[in-house]
Amino acid sequence: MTAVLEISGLRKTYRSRKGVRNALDGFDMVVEAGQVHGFLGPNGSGKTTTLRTLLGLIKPNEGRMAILGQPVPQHLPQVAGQVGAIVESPQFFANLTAETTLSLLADAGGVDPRRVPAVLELVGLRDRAKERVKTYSLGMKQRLAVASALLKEPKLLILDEPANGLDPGGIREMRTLMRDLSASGMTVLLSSHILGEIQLICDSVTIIAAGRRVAAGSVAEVLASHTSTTVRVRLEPGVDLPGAAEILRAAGAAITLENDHFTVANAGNPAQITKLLAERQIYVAELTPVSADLEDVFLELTGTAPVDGGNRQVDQVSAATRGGWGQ
Ligand SMILES: Nc1ncnc2c1ncn2[C@@H]1O[C@H](COP(=O)(O)OP(=O)(O)OP(=O)(O)O)[C@@H](O)[C@H]1O
Repeated sequence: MTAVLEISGLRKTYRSRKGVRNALDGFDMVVEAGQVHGFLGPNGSGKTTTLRTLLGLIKPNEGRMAILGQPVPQHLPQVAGQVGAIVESPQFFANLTAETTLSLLADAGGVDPRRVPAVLELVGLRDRAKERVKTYSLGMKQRLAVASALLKEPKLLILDEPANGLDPGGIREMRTLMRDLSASGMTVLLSSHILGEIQLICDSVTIIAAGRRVAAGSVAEVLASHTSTTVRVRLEPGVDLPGAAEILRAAGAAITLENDHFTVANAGNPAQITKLLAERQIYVAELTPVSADLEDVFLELTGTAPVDGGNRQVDQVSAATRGGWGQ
C-alpha cells in the first residue's frame, strides 16, 4: 500500500503569557491510500493542531510531513488541488442557495461547473439545492461543507468532525457517503468523537493523546491489541459485590461496577484478582476477558475514563493509563 499522508516527529509548541504548551510532542501518523482513516483523541490532544499544520495554516517547530508523496508545507501548492479539507466549520453566505454557493466556489477554484449538481447529489442536497442556506439545518450545512470539499474531486479528503450536529439518519448517510468515496478510490481522513461511528466507518485509526500517537493500525488490530486487558468478574450469588470491588480498588485496580458484575481495566494478571478475593473468602464465579470496543480502547489509552467521585479536568490522566495493574 502507498501512503497518501505521512507525518513523523511533528512538534508544535504554543507560547503564551501563561507559558509554553507542547501541543504536538513528536507525533507520527501514516494514512494508506484508499482507506477511511479515523483520527481520534480527547479534547486538547492535538488533532486540530495536526490538521492545521498539515494544511500549512500553522508552522511546526519540528518534524516531517508529506501528502501524496510530496513534502509539505514546501510542496503544498503542488498537492493542494488534490486535497479537500474541512478543518473549521466553513461559513457560508446565508442568503445564497447551496447551488449558487457551490457554483461560486467552483468558479473561483477553476472547477468544471458540472461538478456542482454531481456533488449536490452525492451529499443528498439535490432537492434542497435551490433554497437559501439560512433555511438549512446544521446537518444540511455540514453536507454543504462536505460538498464544497468534494468539488475538486480530491484524492485526499480531510474532515474534522463531519458527523457533528447530524441526527442518526444523517450520520448513517454520512457513513454511506464516506464508504462510497473510499470505494471510488478516495482516501478519507476523519476526526471524530463518535467512536462507535469510527468503528463502523473506518478501516484504520490513529489515536493521539497529549500530542503523541498512542495507537495506530487497522481497527481490528487496535481492538485486538487491547482485548485481553479488561476482565469481567462475577461472584457467587449473594456475595457483596461493591465490597469485593472495594478490596481490589484498594489494591490499585481500576474497577467499573455494574449491576451484577464488575470489570477490572488494565488487568495484566487476572490471577491476582482471584487471589486477592480468595484471601478474604470471596470466590470468583466467572472471570472473562472483555472484548474491547473502540471506546474502551480510547478511554484506556488516552486516560480519559471518568474519574471516580469527581469531574475529570482537562489534561488530567486517569490512574488506569499509568501502567498495568496486577502485572
Ligand atoms: N493558539 C493557541 N495558543 C495556545 N495554545 C493553543 C493554541 N491552539 C491550541 N492550543 C493548545 O494546544 C493543545 C492542542 O489543541 P488542539 O486544538 O490541537 O486539540 P484538539 O485535539 O483539536 O482538541 P478538540 O477535540 O477539543 O478540538 C491544547 O492544549 C490547546 O489548548
